[in-house]
Amino acid sequence: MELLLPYQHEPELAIRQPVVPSGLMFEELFMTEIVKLAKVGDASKLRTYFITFVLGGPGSGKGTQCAKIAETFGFTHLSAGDLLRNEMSSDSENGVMIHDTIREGRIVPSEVTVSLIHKAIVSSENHKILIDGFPRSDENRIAFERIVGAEPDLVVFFDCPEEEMVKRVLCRNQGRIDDNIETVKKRLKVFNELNLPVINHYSGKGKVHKVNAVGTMEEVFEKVRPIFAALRC
Ligand SMILES: Nc1ncnc2c1ncn2[C@@H]1O[C@H](COP(=O)(O)OP(=O)(O)OP(=O)(O)O)[C@@H](O)[C@H]1O
Ligand SMILES: O=c1ccn([C@@H]2O[C@H](COP(=O)(O)O)[C@@H](O)[C@H]2O)c(=O)[nH]1
Ligand SMILES: [Mg+2]
Repeated sequence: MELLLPYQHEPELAIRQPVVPSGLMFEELFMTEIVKLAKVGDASKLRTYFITFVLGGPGSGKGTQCAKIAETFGFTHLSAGDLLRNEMSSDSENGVMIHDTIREGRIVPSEVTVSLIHKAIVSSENHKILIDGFPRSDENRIAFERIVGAEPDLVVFFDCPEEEMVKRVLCRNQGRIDDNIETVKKRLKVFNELNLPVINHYSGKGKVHKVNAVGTMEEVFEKVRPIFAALRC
């Protein structure tokens, strides 16, 4: 049984919230249902997504591990930071605002980020989605849940000491405007004050897998592997 909600922001999208009857398989119960329809009632175009949020402080290794998860377990990797950086470079009306916000280590307004993520999800051919570095705040989280109409199925949190995160960011050498000690300090503050509450929120719902991010990239991935190997999605 399912409940079709009215259109929210984008006319071509409708969101289906599952009303779960008893007797469903485990994976059916816990799969996020975001449904793309050509028009209301076109049940032939239903799509069901499995959404994982990948969180952790700056330099904790989210992007590195997402690349490995995507390759090994067939997920599509959507980095919120990369989506914003692409938008920044595309002459969009929000380009200057995004540039200044990233340089200051602050959080881009939710409607901008959620819109980019939402478009990327529904245009993905793959139903298994990793969202790297989002939500950054409770406000981001609430905007995602409202606009996309779904919660993540799983949250992976890379727990890393600050000293190690700072070292990794300053050694990254990819020319990012926020890879400098002043911005990293601001990003760590934003992470502690705004991002940790998101992790706590989903912990309370039993959705968070905390991974110790210390070790080589391969060692960390061996801690990640069983989480995804156990999924049936
Ligand atoms: N386990 C690890 N050990 C040492 N270096 C690592 C490890 N994982 C990632 N790195 C390196 O640390 C830097 C930051 O990693 P990565 O970009 O994956 O972090 P991130 O969490 O995505 O950071 P950001 O939030 O800033 O995008 C990169 O140069 C990466 O090669
Ligand atoms: O959801 C998001 C994700 C990112 N930002 C801004 O981008 C930078 C860099 O993000 P990374 O995930 O580390 O690549 C981040 O510090 C924010 O300024 C955002 O606002 N919202
Ligand atoms: Mg990253």
